[in-house]
Amino acid sequence: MKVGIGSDHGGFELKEYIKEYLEKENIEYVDYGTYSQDSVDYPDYGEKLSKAVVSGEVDKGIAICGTGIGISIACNKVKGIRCALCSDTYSARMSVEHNNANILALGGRVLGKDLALEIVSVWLKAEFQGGRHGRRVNKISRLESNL
Ligand SMILES: O=C[C@H](O)[C@H](O)[C@H](O)COP(=O)(O)O
Repeated sequence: MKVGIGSDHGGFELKEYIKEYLEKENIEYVDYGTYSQDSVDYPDYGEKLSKAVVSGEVDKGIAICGTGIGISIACNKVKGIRCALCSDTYSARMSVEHNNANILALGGRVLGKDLALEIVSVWLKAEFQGGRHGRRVNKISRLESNL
């Protein structure tokens, strides 16, 4: 599994922390920026990461901004992305099992680092359950096509 990770300046510190975790766990990743604390615009990083997920360059993505809200909104504008903003492990697991989320969004100014890592760990291990959830996710895809 290859994971893409991207953030704005508000998520930079947490992004770097999560990268250390991915390295420790031997999980391959691609860092789509930002690469410093300098102020940037979160839609730019949401777009880069989302396009990498949709093209298959990476299998899943982790998107971080100050609250996680802006970057999750941006990611969800890209066709094929189901980005879930999570601040607890239950929602993180459900976002994959029920919603087949392909990007996890986190708030770098909201979450403690240990909680963020637990959320990432649970999210990466979760598997989509299909069945009735597949039918519902397909309806979301159809909504996108009708836009
Ligand atoms: O939803 C948006 C994010 O939380 C941004 O990280 C935040 O708006 C950036 O704010 P500032 O430019 O004041 O650092």
